[in-house]
Amino acid sequence: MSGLEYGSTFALWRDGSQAEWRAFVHHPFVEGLSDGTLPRAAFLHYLVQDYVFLVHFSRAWSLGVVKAETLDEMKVCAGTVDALVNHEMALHVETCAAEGIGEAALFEAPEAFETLAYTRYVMDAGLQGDFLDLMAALAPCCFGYGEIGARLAREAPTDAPYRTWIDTYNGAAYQDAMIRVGEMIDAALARRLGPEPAHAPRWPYLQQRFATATRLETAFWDMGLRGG
Ligand SMILES: Cc1ncc(CN)c(N)n1
Repeated sequence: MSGLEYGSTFALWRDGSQAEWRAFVHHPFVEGLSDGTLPRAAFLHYLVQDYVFLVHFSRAWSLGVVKAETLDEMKVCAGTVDALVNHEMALHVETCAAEGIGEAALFEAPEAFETLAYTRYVMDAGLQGDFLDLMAALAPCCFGYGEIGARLAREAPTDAPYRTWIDTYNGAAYQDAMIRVGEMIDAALARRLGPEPAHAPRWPYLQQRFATATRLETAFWDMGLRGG
């Protein structure tokens, strides 16, 4: 993927963190999802932690509503909270229910350090910084899974054991929402930093936030693999 599907800001951030990005989107956990070799225990361990992750991630997107400066920013942030809480997390609830893990148990699951580190890093980016800091920290999560879902949908066999996961992130609901997030982030940067945001003094700090969040994504996959 060129990256432009999700806007020009994401394409620049991704180009500025190439090594980190590759380690994230081509992680052995991802390749195991693709060819089906990922142990089921690792997948379930990851999925339970990912449910906890999404709870806190929804809080971070809610902070986006608080920090927004335009109605469009508010709408996209509020819409993303809805998509996370009422749609993406259904994948986790349904898959875990089939394995005998109920939603109450998911909500109460002890948090792995990697989950804690990643989600609180993102929250802190939004609390300490402004809307752009928050978006730079949220972006790898959004667009990384979009990119992974689209690639795995092409590469994985149709009867791959993790097809439901792949189809969730390649599905129109997720992909369209991420395109909308990408457009909103482009507009947010133009509004605050002008027409050439990459030349603004703040740019290296935003790039740094993006790179850190991308490394935290890789650590999250590592944690998943250890659970197998
Ligand atoms: C860790 C992580 N990163 C991203 C996503 C996609 N929302 C997710 N579910 N989990």
